[in-house]
Amino acid sequence: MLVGDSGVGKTCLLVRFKDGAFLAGSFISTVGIDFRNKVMSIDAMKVKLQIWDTAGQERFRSVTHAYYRDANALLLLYDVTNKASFDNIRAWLTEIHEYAQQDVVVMLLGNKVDSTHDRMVKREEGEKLAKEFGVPFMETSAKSGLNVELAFTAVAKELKHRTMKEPDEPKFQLQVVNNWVCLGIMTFVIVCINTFT
Ligand SMILES: Nc1nc2c(ncn2[C@@H]2O[C@H](COP(=O)(O)OP(=O)(O)OP(=O)(O)O)[C@@H](O)[C@H]2O)c(=O)[nH]1
Repeated sequence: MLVGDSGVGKTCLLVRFKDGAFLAGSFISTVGIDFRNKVMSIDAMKVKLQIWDTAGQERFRSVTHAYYRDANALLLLYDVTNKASFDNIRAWLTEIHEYAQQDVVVMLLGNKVDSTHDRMVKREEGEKLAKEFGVPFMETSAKSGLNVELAFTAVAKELKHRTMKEPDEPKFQLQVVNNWVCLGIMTFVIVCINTFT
């Protein structure tokens, strides 16, 4: 799921990743939520990503909240030419903490790095914030395509890794433990019955 303030470039980033193009011209704000699928190859395996593009505008916040809990990964964007969008990242992280799954994959992206003259947020500031919250960080440009494929691939790899991972405890071991617990309880009950009758 793509999240972040309105105008940071969520839709453009998704279009760049999906179609390899840049949506130049007038800015059409997303209404509510939208999604696109993309199949990509990760370590010779086909992985289908369903990517949800959310509206950054405050008035749609209640709509997007409902989608957080089903998200496996969140790409949290700010615009490097818009300091307020960077300052709001802490609030977004609080929201993620409140509504998303505890183990959700989060990646912080500073978008629009092609606009070098208008830059208001230094790369180091993004890195520092990401380090503070223990999330990976990249600077991207939906316009030039810089790091777009790389960001989505990194998240897809992490999700594939998590999906393929064996559970820590094999199920049969848990069952053996449960059987021993049951046997213990039954023995205790029988001893009690014999003692009191
Ligand atoms: N220079 C530059 N402009 C960009 C980039 N990404 C997006 N934009 C521009 O920023 C504006 C907003 O982009 P969107 O992708 O619609 O923003 P959004 O985050 O989806 O906005 P909401 O739908 O309102 O949440 C548009 O005018 C885009 O052309 C980028 O990487 N570089």
